[in-house]
Amino acid sequence: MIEVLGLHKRYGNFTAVDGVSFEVSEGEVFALLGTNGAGKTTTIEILEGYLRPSGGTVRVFGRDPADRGALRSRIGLVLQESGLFGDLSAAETVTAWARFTSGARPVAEALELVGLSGQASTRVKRMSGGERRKLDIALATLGSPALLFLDEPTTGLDPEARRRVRDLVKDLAARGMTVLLTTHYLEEAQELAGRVAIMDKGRIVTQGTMSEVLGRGSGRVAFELPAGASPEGLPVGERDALTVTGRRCVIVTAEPESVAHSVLGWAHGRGVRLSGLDVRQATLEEVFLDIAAARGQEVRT
Ligand SMILES: Nc1ncnc2c1ncn2[C@@H]1O[C@H](COP(=O)(O)OP(=O)(O)OP(=O)(O)O)[C@@H](O)[C@H]1O
Repeated sequence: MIEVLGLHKRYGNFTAVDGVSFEVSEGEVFALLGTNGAGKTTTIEILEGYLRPSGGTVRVFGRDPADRGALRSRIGLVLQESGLFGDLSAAETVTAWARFTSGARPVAEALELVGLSGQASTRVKRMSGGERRKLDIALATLGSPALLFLDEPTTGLDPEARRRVRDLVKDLAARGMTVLLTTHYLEEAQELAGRVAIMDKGRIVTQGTMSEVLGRGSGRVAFELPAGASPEGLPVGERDALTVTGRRCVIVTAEPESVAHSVLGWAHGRGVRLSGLDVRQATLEEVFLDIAAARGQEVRT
C-alpha cells in the first residue's frame, strides 16, 4: 500500500528526512515513531501528497501521492490539529462532510462506528477532547478508506479517552483497514502496531516487526534475594547489569531467558527458593530510550 525508497526532504540547507525507506502492506498497522523533529510529520505529509520530496521514490497504492484526486477516496486522514466547527453538532458535522465524500456511510452509522451515537446532537464546542478526536476519526473513515493516516491521534487526551481511541483504532484494524500511525505514546504503538520504524534526525534507526524490535532491546530479570544470600555470587554476564535495591535484584540483559535459567540454577544449587521472579522482554519505551542513549541525546517521548 505504501512504498518509500531513499526518501529525502530538504528545507533550504536543512535535511529533515535523510534516506528513509519502508513499506506498509495491506491490513497492517505500522507505527512511525521518533524523537521530536525526527521527520515523521514531514514523511507523512509527503505520503499524503501535501509536500513534495527532494529525492527518492514514494508510492501510495502504486501512485505518486501528488496525484491526490486519484487517491482521495482511498485514504483517510487524521491530522495533528483538527479543523472542526464549534457551532455544528456531531451529526451536522458528519452530514456536511458526507457531501464531499464519495460512498459516505450513513451519518448514524458513522457516529455509531466511533461510539458517538449519544453525542449526535452535541455541539462540537461542548464535546470533550476524546469525543472530538473520535469525530475526526469518524470523518476520516466516512468513505471506508482502505488506508488511514493517524498523526498523533491521542496526544493531549486523558488516559480513559486514549483507551477509547485506541480501542477504536483496533476495531478499525480488525475490519481490515491499513493504518499508518505516529504517536509519542510508545505503549500505544506497542499495543496497536504489528510493525514499527523508529526515526531519529531524519533517518530510520531501527525497524521491523514489533517482536523483532522488542527483541533488540534489553530484557529484565527481577527477583527477591533470598535471606542470607549475597548478590556477589549471582550469575551475571559481562554484558549484563545488576542493580540491587534492598532485597530486590534486577538484571538488565539481552538474554533474559538464559539469565533467568542461570539464576534459577544458582538458587537451586544453594537450596533456596526465589520469590517474586519476573522475566520479561524490553518494552518499546525501553528500546526507544536505549537507542536515544546510544545516540547520546536527550529524548522527550
Ligand atoms: N517548512 C519547514 N521549514 C524548515 N524546517 C522545517 C519545516 N518543516 C519542518 N521543519 C523541520 O524539519 C524537522 C522535522 O520536522 P517534523 O515535523 O517532520 O518532525 P516530527 O518527527 O514530526 O517531530 P514532532 O514529533 O516534534 O512532531 C524539524 O527539525 C523541523 O523544525
